[in-house]
This record gives sequence, structure tokens and C-alpha cells, in this order.
Amino acid sequence: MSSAGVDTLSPLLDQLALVPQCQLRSGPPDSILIFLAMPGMPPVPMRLQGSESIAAIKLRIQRLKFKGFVATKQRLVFGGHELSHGRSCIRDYGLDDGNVLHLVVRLADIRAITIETTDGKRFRFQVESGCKVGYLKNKLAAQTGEQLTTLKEQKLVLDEEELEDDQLITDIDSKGEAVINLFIRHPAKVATQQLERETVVTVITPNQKENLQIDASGGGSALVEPIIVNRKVKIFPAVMDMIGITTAGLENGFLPDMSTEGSGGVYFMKDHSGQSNVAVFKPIDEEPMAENNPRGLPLSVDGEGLKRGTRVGEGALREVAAYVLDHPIDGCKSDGTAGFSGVPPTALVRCFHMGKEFKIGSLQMFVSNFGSCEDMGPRAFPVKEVQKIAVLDIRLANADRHAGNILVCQDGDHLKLVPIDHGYCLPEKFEDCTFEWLYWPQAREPFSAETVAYIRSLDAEEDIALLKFHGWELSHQSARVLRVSTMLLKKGAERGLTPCDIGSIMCRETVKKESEIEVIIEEAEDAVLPGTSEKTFLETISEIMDHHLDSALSS
Ligand SMILES: Nc1ncnc2c1ncn2[C@@H]1O[C@H](COP(=O)(O)OP(=O)(O)OP(=O)(O)O)[C@@H](O)[C@H]1O
Repeated sequence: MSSAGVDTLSPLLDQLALVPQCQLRSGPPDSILIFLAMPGMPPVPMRLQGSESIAAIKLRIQRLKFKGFVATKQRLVFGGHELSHGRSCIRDYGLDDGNVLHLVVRLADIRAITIETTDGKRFRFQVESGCKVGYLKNKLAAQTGEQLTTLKEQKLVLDEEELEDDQLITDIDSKGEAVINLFIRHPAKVATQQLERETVVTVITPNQKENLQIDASGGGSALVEPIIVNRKVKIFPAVMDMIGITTAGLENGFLPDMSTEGSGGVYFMKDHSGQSNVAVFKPIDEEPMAENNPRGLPLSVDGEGLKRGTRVGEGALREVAAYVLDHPIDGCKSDGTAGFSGVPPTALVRCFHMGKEFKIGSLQMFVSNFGSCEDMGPRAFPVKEVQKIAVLDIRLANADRHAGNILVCQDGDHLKLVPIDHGYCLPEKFEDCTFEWLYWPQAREPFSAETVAYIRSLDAEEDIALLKFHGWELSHQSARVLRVSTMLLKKGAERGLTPCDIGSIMCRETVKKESEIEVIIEEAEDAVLPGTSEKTFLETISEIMDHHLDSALSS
């Protein structure tokens, strides 16, 4: 059984007692009883067919009582890994009786909260049910304009019980009907009121402002600063601008909003006025499977991330690597030119977080958009826009290109696609590569001459050296993945293959069936002697790859 299963199974013994006996009795042959775990809710027993596909299970979950858990917004995690192949069945992923399947919903369950201050001002905001009370306190402080030295200065009371900072909103307010009393520890008066199904908190703050202060400067150091490993690295101007405007927002006391989407902690940073989002901060300790993940995912037991061949805590490095390696078609980024695939400016930073502490993570420029590719059919997307993302994903062997990770923006009279969320690119193996665009018609069109020229200019060795210069020495396996995927992209483009042709070589059809690129690598491993140099190994791969591509073309 998986470690995640073991981790969460013991508390389930209590839950087991609550499972109706009729469900416990062994079901039809090939059926298994699993427990669906979601943050803030008791695990739900579910009987599944071993041959049921992941896609079918997501539809079943959608039909359950949980409102809004649309199949496309669900992530299912078992044994520390995402079940990302929709066509694979649950037995392929090794699920068995009594196992725990974790569900992360990318569109969260939102609770509406209204705050009313003493002078009659009302602030309405939305809090994700999976957020903690501590987060609610920070929101209260930020939105009411009050500065509170520590979370301890706020006391939230429900039914005469003081709430703990790490309690989930959903636990304290499961129906959105609870009345929460807020007390400021320095003399303050509180009034609460119930407006329909919304919780209204009236905060009556003391006049003595000196009671309520926060030292957001963290002892004089910058609120946001880039982490620079190599002093010779010149920070890109777009990154400097982003850090400047993010700092201005924090200096003015505007705390970020936590995104309701995503499987890790994702925070929208505000500008100087607090009105606009200017950047997105993703702290490394809140990544999926990391210690402080706010979405209820279990801790990784062996350090491997949600996708095979990635490591928890390296998501920020991978996000930055995608930006650094997104070379402009001509010119260089230091003169402000955007990269070929349009990855938003991204940097590794140390950032003052939620008015409490400094955290390290990736900071990415916020891109105004009207949704993601998940929200609309792909037909309207320009071929060039889809293919620029395909080139990036193939090069970086992206293991997480679902439609929610491509933002849709208006650029003049046409649609522009912006790739985000590169925390699972450059994995150490190809096993989990997934490209949503594989099924889009634009991916079946040939590359344009301009794109072929760009692909021709790519050089994996230069890319590996560039990342090293920026402070990230790729592991031997990730470097090999980058070399092999760049090789495949170049050979495929020279032969006139489409993004779909090349992408299909890299992605598994089902979780059990190895992709063609994995087969090519295995053939090369069998062909070389132990201790062979990487150069010779890559030459062997090159020959085998030529053979595969040419025989596919001639058949
Ligand atoms: N640069 C950006 N500009 C605008 N919105 C963004 C940006 N980055 C992230 N977002 C928004 O935040 C949401 C969550 O971000 P992201 O997908 O990067 O998080 P994640 O935890 O890695 O999620 P996932 O579950 O998709 O892996 C996105 O769906 C998008 O709506």
C-alpha cells in the first residue's frame, strides 16, 4: 500500500465504523471501497469498479453532493502522485480496498464574509473554505485598514469557543451561517450580525493606534528581494519592475489575496493602491505535498512531488527556469523583449508574507486575462499561439500542461495565450508528461517557417549552462530530459512533424503504457555499456530516435 494510504488510513478506522454496513459488504467482483478525502471534510467512502477510468470517477464525484466540483477542476492524488491519465483505470494506479484518494478542487468552495467597521464601512470579501482562521484574521486586518501586531491580537470566538489560527474555515462555518465574534485584545468592542447567509462582523477598534501596529519591514530588510546566487547575473528589467510594484503594495499594507484555484498556496500581490493584482507569489513551503500546503494534500514521504521525477520544494526553481529558458525569437530578454512562448517574467524571491514572516518562493508577473483555456473550447485559439506553447512544453517536458495553466488574453483583435504554472517542467523522467493541446486542431498543423527557425536555434547545452549561471545546476537526469526533448523537437521539426506528432511521442496514452520516448531511452540504455559517457549515450539515443522517426514516416 502506498505511504499516503498508510498515513491517512489509521484515522479512518473511526470513519469505517460510520460506513453503512451495506457499503462494507463486498461489492460486485472487481469493485473496491476507497475513501475520498477532501480538506475540512470527513473522508467519504466510495465503491468503484477497478476498471473504471479516472475520467469516469471524476464525473461521478461531480455528480455527488459537492456542489461545483466540476470534473475538469478536480485533481485526484493517490500515494503522493496525481492520477492524471483520464483514460487509465484505477487498478492501473494500484488503488485497492481501504485506500485514500485525495481530492483537490481547483475551483474552491467560497464563503462570503462581510465585515463592518465602527464607522459604518462595510467590506465584503470571499474566503475559500479550505483557508485557515489565521488567513481570515489577516484578511480582516488588511481589509479593515487596521494594522495588528500579531495574529494573537485578534480573538475570534464562535459559540463561546476561541478559534485556533490553524482551524479551517469550513470546520468553523460549514454552512456559511455561523456568527463569528471578533475581539481585539487591546480594548475593543465587537458587534456581529447575521445577514441572510452571510456572516457579518462589526469591528469597533480603539482610537489608540499605537496599540495596533505591525512592523512589516521585517527589521529593515526589503519586503521583496530577488534571490541571486551568482552576482554576475543581471536581473531582467521586467523582473525589477515587478519586484518594485509588488514592494509598493506591501509597503502600503496591502496583503495578498490567496487564489481560490491551484493545488498549492498561490497569492495575488497588490499594487500601491491595493486595487490591482501585479504579481503571483507561490511560497515553496506551500507547494503541493510540502509542509505548509494549504489545500490539505498529505506530506510527501520520499520528497517526490505530485508529478514523477520532480521534487517538493523545487517548484519555484522550475518556474524560474521556464522563464529563463524562454528565449526571444531575436534579441535578448535584457533589452525587454518577451520570450518566444511568452512565459511571464518570473523570479525566485524572498518575500514578506501575509504580514507575518518571510518566505521564499517564485514571484511571477500577474497577467490580466479573461479566463483560462479550461473555460472555452480551443477552436478560437490562433495556431501560432497554441504552437508557441507546444514548443515550450516539448522542450521542457512539462508534466503539468492542463488547460487551466494557459491564460486567455485579448491582444488587439486576436486572442493571446499565456502559459503559466511551470512548477513541474524539467522533470527527471518523461513518465508524467501531459499536454492538453495534443488534442487541439492547431497542434495538427505544421510548424511555421519562423517557428522551425526558432527551434533550429535551440541548444540544450547552452540552456543547461544558462541555468547553471543563474544558480540552478540541473540534476543529471533532468539535464538528460532537456537534452533528449530538445533533440526530439529539433529532429521532428526538421522532418515536418506537427506538434501533435512530436507531443504524442512524449506522452503516455495510459498510465501503464510507456511513451515512445521512454522506449527509445530504454533501447539506448540496453545498447550501451555501463559507464558509457553521456555524450556517447546521447549519440546512441540520436541514432535510435532517427530510426523511430524515419520508420514512422515511411509507414
Ligand atoms: N501569472 C499569472 N497571472 C494571472 N493569474 C495567474 C498567474 N499565475 C497563476 N494565476 C492564477 O492562479 C491560479 C493558480 O495558479 P497555478 O495554476 O500556478 O497554481 P498551482 O497551485 O500550481 O495549480 P495547479 O493545480 O494548476 O498545478 C491559476 O489558475 C490562475 O488563475
